[in-house]
Amino acid sequence: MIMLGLTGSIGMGKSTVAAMFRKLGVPVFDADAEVHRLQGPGGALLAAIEALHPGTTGEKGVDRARLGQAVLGDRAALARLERLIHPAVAKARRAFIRRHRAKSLLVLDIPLLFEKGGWRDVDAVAVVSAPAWMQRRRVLARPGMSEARLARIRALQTPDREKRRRADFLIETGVSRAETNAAVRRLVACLRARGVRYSRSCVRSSSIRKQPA
Ligand SMILES: CC(C)(COP(=O)(O)OP(=O)(O)OC[C@H]1O[C@@H](n2cnc3c(N)ncnc32)[C@H](O)[C@@H]1O)[C@@H](O)C(=O)NCCC(=O)NCCS
Ligand SMILES: Nc1ncnc2c1ncn2[C@@H]1O[C@H](COP(=O)(O)OP(=O)(O)OP(=O)(O)O)[C@@H](O)[C@H]1O
Repeated sequence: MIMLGLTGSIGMGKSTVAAMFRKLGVPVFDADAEVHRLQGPGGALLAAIEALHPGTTGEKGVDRARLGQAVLGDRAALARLERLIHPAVAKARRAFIRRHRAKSLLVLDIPLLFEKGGWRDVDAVAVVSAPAWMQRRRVLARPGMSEARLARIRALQTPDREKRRRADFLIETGVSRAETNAAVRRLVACLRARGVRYSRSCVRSSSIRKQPA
């Protein structure tokens, strides 16, 4: 079985690309969705989050805008929140892997794959990337997003340049969706055909060849 880590900075198109893998029948573990479940209505972590940041939870679960205000510019507060959330996400990930152990290919969609060391536990890493101006344009078009919020988030994430350098496969999203989709298809076909031992030979299957660092 090949465990492919899928990552990328904010707005690079990770969710869109994850959906492309899913459409090809590849089981995808979505770390962000797991966080949403844990923080959603009746979520397992609501009480603990409320204790850390009073007033950030309610009947509808966590008020993400509020919690984001409280933690995204405060590294110590974010670290405390992560210590609560990440072990719960890791547990769900292990259960997902067990559930799908008979599959030839699994994708683990993990935004903080490089930041938190998850890259060590996967067979290969695919990085979703687009030019910085396009990332900016996509992110600033989202409701509730501002230059300041984007700057705070970018400061917490491994730079795109480094992600690209460390990627085994690069999936470009600064092109048409059809082209990205074709690259995902080629990559999936190649990984399924070659298996974990020869997965590195699928480099040319992603949309562009890896640039030298
Ligand atoms: C702070 C929270 C409430 C903000 O929620 P909101 O819906 O406004 O933003 P969203 O989750 O879509 O994140 C926006 C961007 O910030 C990034 N981001 C979120 N948490 C972190 C983090 N701990 N470190 C670095 N980047 C982060 C995301 O990858 C994304 O690119 C939420 O992100 C959260 O609970 N984060 C802590 C859990 C976590 O680490 N999640 C990310 C990976 S699973
Ligand atoms: N070729 C492409 N591949 C992927 N996304 C594309 C492409 N062209 C345009 N887009 C658009 O770019 C946006 C990418 O958003 P998406 O939510 O997938 O990013 P993300 O990296 O998951 O973001 P975040 O980290 O903030 O959750 C979408 O609006 C998508 O329609």
